Amino acid sequence: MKIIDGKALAVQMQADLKVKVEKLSEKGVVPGLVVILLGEDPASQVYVRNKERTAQRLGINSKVVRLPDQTSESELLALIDQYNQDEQWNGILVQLPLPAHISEEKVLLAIDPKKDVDGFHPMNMGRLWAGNPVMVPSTPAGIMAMFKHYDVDLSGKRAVVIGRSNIVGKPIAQLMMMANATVTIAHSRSKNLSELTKAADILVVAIGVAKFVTADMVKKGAVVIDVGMDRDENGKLCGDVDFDSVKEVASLITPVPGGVGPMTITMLMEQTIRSAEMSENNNSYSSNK
Ligand SMILES: Nc1nc2c(c(=O)[nH]1)N[C@@H](CN(C=O)c1ccc(C(=O)N[C@@H](CCC(=O)O)C(=O)O)cc1)CN2
Repeated sequence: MKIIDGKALAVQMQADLKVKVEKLSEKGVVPGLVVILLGEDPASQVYVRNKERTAQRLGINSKVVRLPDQTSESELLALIDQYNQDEQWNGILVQLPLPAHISEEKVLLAIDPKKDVDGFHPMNMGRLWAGNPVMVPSTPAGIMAMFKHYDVDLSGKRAVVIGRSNIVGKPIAQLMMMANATVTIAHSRSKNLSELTKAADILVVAIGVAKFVTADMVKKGAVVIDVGMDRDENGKLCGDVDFDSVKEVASLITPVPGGVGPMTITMLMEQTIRSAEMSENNNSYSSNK
C-alpha cells in the first residue's frame, strides 16, 4: 500500500504556479481572485483563509469579502454583478454552503462563466458534460492531477463514485469517463453497495459519512480516494473511508487530512491563473483539454 501525499503534490504544483504568475505579472497581468464568504461557519472560515493565504503566496491578487449571515440574496447578487464588471478580478467564487435563505442556483448562475473558477456555473457544468471543459470544479480536478502524478491509468478500469453532488460526485465521474474508465455513480439509495464497491478498481468516496467505507467493501489492490471531511467520535478530523483498515487492502489511498483537500485549493489557484490567461487572450473562453 502507498499513501497519496496530497500535501506534497500541492506544494510541488504551487511552486510551478508561482513561476507562471511571475511570468504573467512581467507582462502586466496579475491574476485576481475574489472570495465571498457569508456567515461564521468555522470550517468555511478555515478554507477561505487557506485560499487567501495560498493566493498571496503565489502572487495572486486576492480579496475576501466577509458578509453577515443575514445578507439578502439581492445584495449578494448585486455584489457578484459588481465583480463581474470589474476587470481586475478574473476569478470570483462564493464559498459553499450558503445560508438557507439564499438560492445557491441563482448565485452560481450570477457569476460570469469566464470568472467562475469553481466551475459550478451551469455553462461550465454543461461544457464538462459535453466533453469540452473550460472551468472544472477544483476537487475533481485535484483528484485527476493525483491520478496523473501517481501514474494511475484509468483506461478500461472500473471506477465507482459514492456520492452524486454537483461539486464532486458528478464531475469526477465525467472526468474519469473522459479518461476512458467505466464509471458507476452510487449514492445513499443504492442497493447492494458493497457489491458495487468490491468490483471497483478505483473507488472515489464523497458521501459525507465518517469512516463509511470499511476494508470488507474494497477490492484488493484498488485505488481509494477519500473526499470526506468529517469528524470521528472524538471530534477528530477524518474522512469517509476507514483509513486504518482500508489501507491494508488498497494499493494507493488518500489520507484525511493531507490528501484531496490541499489539492482542491491548488487547482482553484490553477484555474484563477488560467482565467487570467484567457482574459489576456482577448477574453477567449476555450476548452482546457
Ligand atoms: N465555493 C466552494 N465551496 C466549497 C468547495 C469548493 O470547492 N468551492 N469545497 C468544499 C470546501 N473546500 C473548499 O472550499 C475545502 C475543503 C477542505 C480543504 C482542505 O484542505 N482540507 C484539509 C483539512 C483542513 C482542516 O484542517 O480542517 C485536508 O484535507 O488536508 C480545502 C478546501 C466545500 N465548499
